[in-house]
Amino acid sequence: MLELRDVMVELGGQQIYDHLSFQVSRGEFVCLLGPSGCGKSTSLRVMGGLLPIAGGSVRIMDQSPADAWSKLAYVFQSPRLVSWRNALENVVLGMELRFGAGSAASRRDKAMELLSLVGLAADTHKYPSMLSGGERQRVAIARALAVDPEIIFMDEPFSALDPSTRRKMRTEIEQIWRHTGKTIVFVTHDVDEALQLADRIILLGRKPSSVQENLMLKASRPRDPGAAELAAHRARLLDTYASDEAVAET
Ligand SMILES: Nc1ncnc2c1ncn2[C@@H]1O[C@H](COP(=O)(O)OP(=O)(O)OP(=O)(O)O)[C@@H](O)[C@H]1O
Repeated sequence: MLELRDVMVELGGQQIYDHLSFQVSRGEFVCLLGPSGCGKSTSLRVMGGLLPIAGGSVRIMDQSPADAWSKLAYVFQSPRLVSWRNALENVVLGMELRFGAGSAASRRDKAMELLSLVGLAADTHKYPSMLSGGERQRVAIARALAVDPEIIFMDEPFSALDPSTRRKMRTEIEQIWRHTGKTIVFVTHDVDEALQLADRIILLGRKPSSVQENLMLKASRPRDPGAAELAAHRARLLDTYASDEAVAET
């Protein structure tokens, strides 16, 4: 469904990738993991057609990213809500921007349904300033789902939240993914987050980066972080990843 082949990107006179290639299948939950600055967020911009590539190719369901834009949605680290619209209106706004004019009533119905799905049925009238960080991020997730994308790109969506909210949000996004069957590409630098969420972890090395490891996770869900299989993966990932972080810092 999504393929990067030998992608090269130049930013500020630097090569970010060394022929970056990977694929994502329909319905997969893929986590992109790697040291700071290795190009995880950049790869989401490339897949969304927001950044030109200097070489290689990107295909999304046999289309260029520019042609496939209506199949994509983003959730960023910061929820980027419109402060003067309440939760419901923020979700509706996502649909208005994507689909233009149409039935206002059906959009409100869909927004209500999605806000219920993310646990905000009782908070639809609240403005962003009246919502907690986790609730605001839930609105952003509902807004992404509202445009019925094929693929959702998530760029460290929980990293600004406190640890207990982050844990809760991970469980919720896993449930939402199972419920909706969407394809998710999720950027994180948190090994445990990737181990909890991913069908597959794509580990990038330091810049200019390429795929260092493609790790399939077969452990059943919901995952027990203490499971022996995960513990073995954690130890190895931390080993590879930590040594890359150390090199990146020198
Ligand atoms: N507009 C830009 N101009 C110049 N360099 C840039 C620009 N945007 C990103 N970079 C550089 O590209 C590299 C990759 O950045 P990117 O944000 O994709 O990394 P990342 O892996 O997501 O990092 P982090 O985990 O710290 O968020 C970094 O070295 C960054 O400084």
